[in-house]
Amino acid sequence: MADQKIYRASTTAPVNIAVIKYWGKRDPSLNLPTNSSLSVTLSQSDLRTHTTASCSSTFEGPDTLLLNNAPQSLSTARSLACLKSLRALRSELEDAESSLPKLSTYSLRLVSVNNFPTAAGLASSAAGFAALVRAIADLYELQQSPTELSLIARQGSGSACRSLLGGYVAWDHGIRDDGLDSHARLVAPKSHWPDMRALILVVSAAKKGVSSTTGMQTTVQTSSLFQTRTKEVVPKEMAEMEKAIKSKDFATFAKVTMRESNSFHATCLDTDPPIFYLNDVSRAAIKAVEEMNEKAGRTIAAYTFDAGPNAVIYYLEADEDAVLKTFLPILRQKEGWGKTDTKIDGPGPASPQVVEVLEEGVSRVILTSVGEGPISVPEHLIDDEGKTVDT
Ligand SMILES: Nc1ncnc2c1ncn2[C@@H]1O[C@H](COP(=O)(O)OP(=O)(O)OP(=O)(O)O)[C@@H](O)[C@H]1O
Ligand SMILES: C[C@@](O)(CCOP(=O)(O)OP(=O)(O)O)CC(=O)O
Repeated sequence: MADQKIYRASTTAPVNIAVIKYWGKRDPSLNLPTNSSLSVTLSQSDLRTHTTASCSSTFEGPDTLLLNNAPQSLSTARSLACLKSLRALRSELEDAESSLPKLSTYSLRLVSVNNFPTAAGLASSAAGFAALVRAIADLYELQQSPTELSLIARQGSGSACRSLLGGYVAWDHGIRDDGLDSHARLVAPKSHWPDMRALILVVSAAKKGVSSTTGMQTTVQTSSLFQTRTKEVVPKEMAEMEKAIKSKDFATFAKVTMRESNSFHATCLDTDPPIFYLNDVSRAAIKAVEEMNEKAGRTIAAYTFDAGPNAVIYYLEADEDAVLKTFLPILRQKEGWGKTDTKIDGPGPASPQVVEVLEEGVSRVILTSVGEGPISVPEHLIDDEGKTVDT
């Protein structure tokens, strides 16, 4: 009798927030970057994508993806590239071992849920494509390492390659035309520096104006600052950042993180037409962090911003009190403090203007920390009859 089994594998995957930003492609179709980048993988206890990949000879029609309960196209060049590479690896296994079920020939059904806003500058594409690749690789029982799989996730979304690993992760730009040397690399596992924390001030959970993909293309074409950033600034910052992480030197980590975010946003402003990702609320967050560092007499926190106004503030657990005493007094009423004692009092930011803008502009907070890479989970979003489970 023909194989009617429903094969399934599920994973969760993390978001990562870069401290050295990827911005610019040297090859847009393969998603090869103009510069290397480096990120901190964030804990899946707070932000995660949960994806189930399933296939069966009984599934009819094309591959499908249900994302947050809505059908999502898998016929984009990026998704097709990921699926093609994964199928090719499975097919190699099947050719080598004829008793294996021919999963590579079956239609795929994918169901995925992000526990945070999608396409709102919270790196959903990173967690999303990392989860998609990891779940299908598990379904196909591929033996490739996370670094090898990162080559595939990169084709879905550049930053996704860094979400295949936990801790502190670099993405080396590589020099080969085929991109085989453009993959994620572990700089240090979470266990090396586990006390890294991140406070995210969610400024806008709405879909952003200029997508990263479009924005970086325009920057490459029009910004003259971009050339210096790629050739001179980033290589130096990468070296300094790796050293800071290896020696757990937070002050240097923080200074490079802030300089890097500002260099990236300066390049956006130097783009024609200019791209504005930061807004008044972002600038108030920058001011609050600067005031806090000045008051502490050392650098205890670092801000960074991706392609949107949300602030990510990195700090060490030992300095949590100072960070909370700055932000809690004005953001106490907002959602997201979790188990934190929201009664903690403190002076808050010194400048009344900063207080007013943050109070009004921050919609919620996320308190999280450095975390692990994708985790295989037994909870499937597709049942053993191939039906989507209610989420
Ligand atoms: N769980 C998921 N599974 C598969 N694809 C996903 C998933 N989540 C997001 N995506 C893809 O990523 C796209 C959103 O990417 P986009 O870069 O616009 O936003 P973002 O990643 O949230 O923001 P940013 O990259 O600026 O941090 C979605 O439209 C979808 O195609
Ligand atoms: C500002 C960034 O977050 C840009 C991320 O860009 P994407 O990875 O979303 O771009 P595509 O490769 O076109 O999908 C910086 C970073 O994460 O390094």
